[in-house]
Amino acid sequence: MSKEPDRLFAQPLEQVPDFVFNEAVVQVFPDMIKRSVPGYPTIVENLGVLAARFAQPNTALYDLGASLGAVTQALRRHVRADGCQVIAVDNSAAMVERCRQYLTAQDSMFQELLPVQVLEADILTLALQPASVVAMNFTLQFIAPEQRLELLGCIRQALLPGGALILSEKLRFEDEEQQLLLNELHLDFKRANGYSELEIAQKRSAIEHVMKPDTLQTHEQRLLAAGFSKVVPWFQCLNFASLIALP
Ligand SMILES: Nc1ncnc2c1ncn2[C@@H]1O[C@H](C[S@+](CC[C@H]([NH3+])C(=O)[O-])CC(=O)[O-])[C@@H](O)[C@H]1O
Ligand SMILES: O=C(O)C(=O)Cc1ccccc1
Repeated sequence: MSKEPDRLFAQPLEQVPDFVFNEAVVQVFPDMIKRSVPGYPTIVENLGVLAARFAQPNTALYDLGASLGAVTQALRRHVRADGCQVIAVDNSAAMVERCRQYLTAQDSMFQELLPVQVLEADILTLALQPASVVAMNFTLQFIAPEQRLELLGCIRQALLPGGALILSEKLRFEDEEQQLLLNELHLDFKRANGYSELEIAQKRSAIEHVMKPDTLQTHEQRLLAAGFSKVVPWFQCLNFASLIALP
């Protein structure tokens, strides 16, 4: 299981292709996400702690857009409720293959972890079992905007009373000055983590058509429209935030 430094955009590309979660990204993903998303390690670790409060016996805990299963691993470490199963879902074959390897490694290192199933599937067409926890850690932003409300509605229907959706996203801001400042500070975060101006610019071109952040207000209104009763932001670092949505 190679964990290489992210140099994917270090060399000048004649044309920057749209970002895809392929084998090349899988190889560098842990390094890429840590150096690109301020607060990521804090969010992942605390997602396990938060989930433990909402998890109920004999229910499913979903990690939608699981990538390499960082959130799944945190759920398995922190949740103690009897009879729960973690279901990690991703539609990238390369991610799913490596995710399964990481989880097998976790099994060999810890005892009494929750059972886990890793599905290679599109979260837009997956039928969800009754769930007490659904985590979407930086996944909704990759779903086409016009499909986001319907997906959240399906998640709301699957959530049991007392459960929660935990949704982490990059945010955009209506206020121009706030958008400019937080964007600049995010670029400073990337520079401080060793990314060059070229890497930053090429990555931006790669994700601009595939990753479409919403404002906090859009998230809140859409979650309420999807049938959630309450939205509680619990974390923000620069332009990255995480919300708890209660059914
Ligand atoms: N329709 C879809 N169906 C299933 N998976 C999808 C879909 N669209 C995108 N994905 C998957 O969603 C993941 C988004 S990364 C999540 C990080 C992880 N949660 C983490 O906490 O480490 C976020 C990022 O890279 O910024 C990728 O693995 C995609 O294949
Ligand atoms: O790199 C960025 O600018 C991001 O906003 C986050 C990100 C992290 C990993 C893959 C794609 C996007």
